[in-house]
Amino acid sequence: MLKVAVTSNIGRRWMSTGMKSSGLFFRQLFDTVSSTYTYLLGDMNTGEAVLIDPVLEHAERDAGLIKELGFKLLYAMNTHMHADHVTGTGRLKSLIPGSKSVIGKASGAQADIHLADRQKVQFGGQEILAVSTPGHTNGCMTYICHQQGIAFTGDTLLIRGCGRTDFQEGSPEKLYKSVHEKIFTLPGHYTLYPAHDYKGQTATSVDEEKKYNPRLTKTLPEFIDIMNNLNLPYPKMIDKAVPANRVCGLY
Ligand SMILES: N[C@@H](CCC(=O)N[C@@H](CSS)C(=O)NCC(=O)O)C(=O)O
Repeated sequence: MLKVAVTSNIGRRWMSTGMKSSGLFFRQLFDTVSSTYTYLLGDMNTGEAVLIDPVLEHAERDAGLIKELGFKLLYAMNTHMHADHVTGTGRLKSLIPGSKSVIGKASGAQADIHLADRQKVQFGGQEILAVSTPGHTNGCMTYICHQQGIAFTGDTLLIRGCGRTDFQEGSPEKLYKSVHEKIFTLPGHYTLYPAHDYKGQTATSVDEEKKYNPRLTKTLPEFIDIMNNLNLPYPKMIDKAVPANRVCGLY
């Protein structure tokens, strides 16, 4: 018995690091330049892993962590075609041979796997349900892990905010419908992880956003008015990021 336990701890290098319940390894990583969150999820029984929204400049960091912890990266996934940074998915494919790039079909971007609405992605005993949540862009997906009670909302829903809707097929009507019908209908205790935060916050919950989101608690006409008057400057990297992200960041 003792020998089995020792062998298993040596084989599983991720056992001593941060983790959530039910056999899922979870790590939130950050890019300070674009304020982007990248998420590493790993099945602790098989070691199979996925990475959500990697940033090109951190591909070596992410690949190093994955290798150090002994995970096998199956998929480098984008929630959508980003406009503010170049995706690391293409670079990760060459750093970790055998891994595949993933994005929503409606994004129009190149990738190994194009997800349709409600398509499932498996890694070990874990499952991600990809749900189409257009509005910030047409191809936006929210990745839901029902087993863990967590969802990765990309730029569709940010903490006390949401993705802008003034470029890349953005539509306030579509975003409002996506959030109310696909995210706010999840169980209230689900933890939500966005692709960005500009104030140092890391996560939220369905119940919190239903109660406190200053945009999405409004009526649709009020929401449209807010979104049409954000007057945000275009992301600094947009002219480089969008063409690069059409080809997995390998422009
Ligand atoms: N200043 C940043 C871009 C900030 C920005 O526009 N963020 C986007 C998500 S990345 S396209 C957004 O939707 N923001 C919503 C909001 O209310 O802030 C840069 O130059 O990169």
